Amino acid sequence: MTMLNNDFLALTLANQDALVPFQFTFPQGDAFVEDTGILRLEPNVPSTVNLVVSVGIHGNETGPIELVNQLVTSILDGRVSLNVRLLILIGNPVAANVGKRFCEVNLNRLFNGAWQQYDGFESKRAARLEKAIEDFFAPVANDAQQMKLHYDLHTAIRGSVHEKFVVYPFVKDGIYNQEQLGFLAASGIDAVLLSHQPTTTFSYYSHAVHGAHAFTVELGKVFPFGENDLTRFADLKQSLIVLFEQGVLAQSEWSSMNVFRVLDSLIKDDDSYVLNIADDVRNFTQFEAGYRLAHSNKSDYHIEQSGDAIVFPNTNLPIGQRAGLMVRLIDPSALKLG
Ligand SMILES: O=C(O)CCC(=O)N[C@@H](CCC(=O)O)C(=O)O
Ligand SMILES: [Zn+2]
Repeated sequence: MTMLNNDFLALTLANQDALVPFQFTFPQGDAFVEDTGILRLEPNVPSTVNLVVSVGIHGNETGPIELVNQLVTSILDGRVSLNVRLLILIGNPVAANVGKRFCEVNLNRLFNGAWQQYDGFESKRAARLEKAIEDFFAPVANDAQQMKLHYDLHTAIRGSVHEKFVVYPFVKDGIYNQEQLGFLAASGIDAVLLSHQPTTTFSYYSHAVHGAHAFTVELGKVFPFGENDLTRFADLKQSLIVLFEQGVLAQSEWSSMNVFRVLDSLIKDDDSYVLNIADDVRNFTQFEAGYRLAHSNKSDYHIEQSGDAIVFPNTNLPIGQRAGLMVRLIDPSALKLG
């Protein structure tokens, strides 16, 4: 097997279910295609940075897939030099081929072992992706000098008041990493959501199981392949290139980002569950105290404090799943930083 035109995306989409592993060299090191959508790049020089970039965990979120594929091609062609260990993951090629968020089960609810409760290929894929990350971090697992990073790139179903934002997975000690916040600000991120509880998302898995600095990174709205304006990702592209080439996290003043605390997860608890919002309501839309935002035959949700806002509203999902996050703007100077 070979990779035509150094096009990892084309190879992945043409072999959506599986791929016999193979390896080759590129100008700065060795490349290992470990399975479909799983590419490990090991530079010839020693590095203390171990970076995972995942895209397409939701198959229809094509902008980040195109961005990262371009970067991979640039590395393999020798136009961008690579001096850090890098694992690239294209999460759900089967769903990407049919332009869907997922086929059977939402892949980004299956991590941290949650895949064990489901059948089907997305469950197998979650296990395979966890293993890819475990293998990648294994050589540096017990070395405190080694930095472990995972940026899981997505685009959102709705428009957003803050176009680019991250979900900072729940951190047990409540200490947030200043260097990561600075990197996110330099990458054009407008807002940060501090998770209030453990989840079964990919970024939470990397943080909780491997101690990585890990984030779900939302880069704008979903568009089909070929319809993304990649110039909108210019800041992130630039800071990733600096990280690839110099092993350095670009920095900007992070306190200019809007920092939100997650208050609650709205859970679809019944088929009768309704969100009282229009279809075009954007992420981070705020409500007045007392507004009846959600209800079902089993529950009612009223806004607690004026200004509380909704992110990821969606009721087109199975009972028991998250129908949105309620968030509240906080003063960034109140954060405990490490
Ligand atoms: O726009 C939406 O409703 C969903 C966009 C998306 O896929 N978001 C991620 C966030 C994961 C996290 O909370 O860390 C998801 O829902 O999986
Ligand atoms: Zn997504």
